[in-house]
Amino acid sequence: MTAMAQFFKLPPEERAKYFTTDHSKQVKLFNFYLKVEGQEQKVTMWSETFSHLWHPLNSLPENPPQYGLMKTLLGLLSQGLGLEKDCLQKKLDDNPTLKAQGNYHPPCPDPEVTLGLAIHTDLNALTVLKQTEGVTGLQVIKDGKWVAVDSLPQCLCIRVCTTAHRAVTNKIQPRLSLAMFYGPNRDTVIGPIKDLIDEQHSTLYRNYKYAEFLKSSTGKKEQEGARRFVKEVFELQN
Ligand SMILES: O=C(O)CCC(=O)C(=O)O
Ligand SMILES: [Fe+2]
Repeated sequence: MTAMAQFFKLPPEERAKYFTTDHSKQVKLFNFYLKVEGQEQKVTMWSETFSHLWHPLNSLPENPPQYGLMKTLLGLLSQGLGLEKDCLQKKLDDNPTLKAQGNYHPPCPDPEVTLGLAIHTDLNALTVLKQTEGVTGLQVIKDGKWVAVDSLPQCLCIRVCTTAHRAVTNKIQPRLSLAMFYGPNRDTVIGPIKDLIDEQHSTLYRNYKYAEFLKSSTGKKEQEGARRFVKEVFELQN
């Protein structure tokens, strides 16, 4: 978090060395934008994003235990679903996609007319997010309403990828969020875990490769707010 905060304090010309619109790059500074229907120009979000890879879990030490956070979370999620503790970890273990993403939101003169990040769901499996302490910006939808996820001292926000969220700006304080994304590799087949399917819980989506999911999520037919809500593409017509 400290390194990312210092990165965004570098002079713009130094940060600009990393600026790219080529999303295949592994280290990149870029802007998210919104494509509004009927409007030619894209609307840039009130933020700058810096993204790079982080280290595979298998190569990290067992101690201190903070290194094992993702493993612990996947274990708890597996157990919560009534599965073996290592079930999700095993599914995601093979060369997972690991990305760190810093989103810097400068103070905004008119927060009502823009967003730090538009509504989306993440494209990975699990996200661990740290926000600048005391500066609220992240919001999730609860009961049809946007609710702020407060940034409490020493707290991390844990999200599963299907949670719709956005980031709002404020007039006074700059804000940084650091998201650690953990996802499958491009060839991993996404599909229901067999032990969770029964007569009451049937299969709703066809199996698909993670690469297919990424491709459909960046398709051209994007509409405002619709980007990244792509799982309908894989829905089974029963
Ligand atoms: O700034 C935030 O809190 C949201 C970050 C986020 O959603 C993301 O990086 O995907
Ligand atoms: Fe996100």
